[in-house]
Amino acid sequence: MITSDRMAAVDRNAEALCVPRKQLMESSGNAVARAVRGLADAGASVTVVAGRGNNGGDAFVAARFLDDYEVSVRLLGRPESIATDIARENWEALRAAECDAEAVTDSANLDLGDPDVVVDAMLGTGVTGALREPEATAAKAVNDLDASVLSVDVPSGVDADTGESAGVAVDADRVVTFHDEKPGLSALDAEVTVADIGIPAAAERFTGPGDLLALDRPSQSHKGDFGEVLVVGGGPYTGAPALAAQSALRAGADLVRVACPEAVAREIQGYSENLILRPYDGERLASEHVEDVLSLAADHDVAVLGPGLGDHEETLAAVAEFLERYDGTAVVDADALQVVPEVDTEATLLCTPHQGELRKMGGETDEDWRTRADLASEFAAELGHVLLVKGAYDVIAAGDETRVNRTGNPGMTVGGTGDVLAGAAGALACVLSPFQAAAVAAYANGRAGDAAVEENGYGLLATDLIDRLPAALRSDTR
Ligand SMILES: NC(=O)C1=CN([C@@H]2O[C@H](COP(=O)(O)OP(=O)(O)OC[C@H]3O[C@@H](n4cnc5c(N)ncnc54)[C@H](O)[C@@H]3O)[C@@H](O)[C@H]2O)[C@H](O)CC1
Ligand SMILES: [K+]
Repeated sequence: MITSDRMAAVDRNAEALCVPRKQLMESSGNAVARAVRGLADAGASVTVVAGRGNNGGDAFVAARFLDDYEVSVRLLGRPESIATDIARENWEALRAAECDAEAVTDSANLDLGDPDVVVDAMLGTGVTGALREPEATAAKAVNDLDASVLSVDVPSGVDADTGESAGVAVDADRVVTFHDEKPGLSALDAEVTVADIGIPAAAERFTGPGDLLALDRPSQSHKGDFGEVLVVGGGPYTGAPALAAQSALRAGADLVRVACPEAVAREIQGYSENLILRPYDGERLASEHVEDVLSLAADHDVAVLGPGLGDHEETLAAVAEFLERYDGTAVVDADALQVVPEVDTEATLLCTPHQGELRKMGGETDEDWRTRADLASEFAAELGHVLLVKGAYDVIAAGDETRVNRTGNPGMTVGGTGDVLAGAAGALACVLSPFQAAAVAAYANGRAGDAAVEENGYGLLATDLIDRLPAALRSDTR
């Protein structure tokens, strides 16, 4: 099963893997034509009712493949209003070949004839809300025909994710959907087939620019919409929590605070005026601070636990106590990771070990990334948490999903890049699921590193990544 949002992400990832959408449209249209052949013999009459989006584009391709049928294509709206270049090019291909392809600009003039088959390609996954005109009238006209109704991807007017329709919808006999089943189609009273349209498995397995689409911000946004992060770090080290906190800001969090020992608070503050410090007594995290840190964490969307905390016995005991009592979402990194397998927690954890830390947690690793992915997946299921195992290929694993990230370069073995990743994951976990946040953080962190090396060559600093995170998180850049 795949949701519309994930489908859009995978589609974009496929494009980045050199399989452009127009090529997918060609396969989709071909699959629709094949389904028409299954419904009626050559020579039968077929009316295609097409909308102005890519759903219509699929049907224009199908019409081209049905030369041996009597095909009429009716476009709802003006050709200039076709929403994408690829759909328009396929419309123009029909016109250039002098097919019976006409635009209908007034739904009062819509005459679908009396075809054997009607192809419903008005709207697919791009639908929002109830069908507007002229689609609503056209949907009723389709339902009134005696023809077999074949819907492209999803019956027009039906939400592919929920199966619901906000108003009138096409009553399909058959649906040809693409790539994978859609949650909203299973409850329909129609025969659904899934067509393989040549999206490479890599478009799902590897992170890509499509994964960033989930971050697109609505124009009406308010302070706090993108989350507040608490970094719990510092003590023996001061740079790590400062890097994680600044990274969380650059990854889009609205507010980031750092809970740290009083002894190092001024030093951490000294790295940046953008940081807000919440110091507790002493030189390192210990049991007596857990109560206060817990109540502070409760006021944040996500905690990032670990950067620079060190591995003093007292600190690790405090980390364990924190996790046992915390029920929110936390990114766990560095020395705090070793505690995770021993604690019983209600919290949702995103653990970000490198391979050494993974072994310390009791997990296994392997030279081959495929084997590593399988091992990480098993271990994530065992832990009941999300794992981001860092390496040349990062593996992101939850119990039921695994993804692999290939961005990044050898320059990123420098100290501090892990803190940057943990901070970014914390910010992203405010707005995405922990699995998705881990995938996007790994992708963007590596992409930032790649951009830095491209500009300056090796000799990368962790701070170089932070500065490049905003650009690396933009979905509209390559
Ligand atoms: N990998 C893939 O998933 C592929 C999918 N293909 C096909 O593309 C469509 C989705 O195309 P898209 O252009 O995003 O959207 P639609 O064609 O569904 O419609 C967009 C169009 O409709 C207008 N609109 C939105 N809501 C309404 C409404 N309630 N009433 C009227 N009009 C509405 C909106 O303004 C847009 O202009 C997918 O389903 C597949 O069929 C690709 O061909 C191959 C890869
Ligand atoms: K449709």
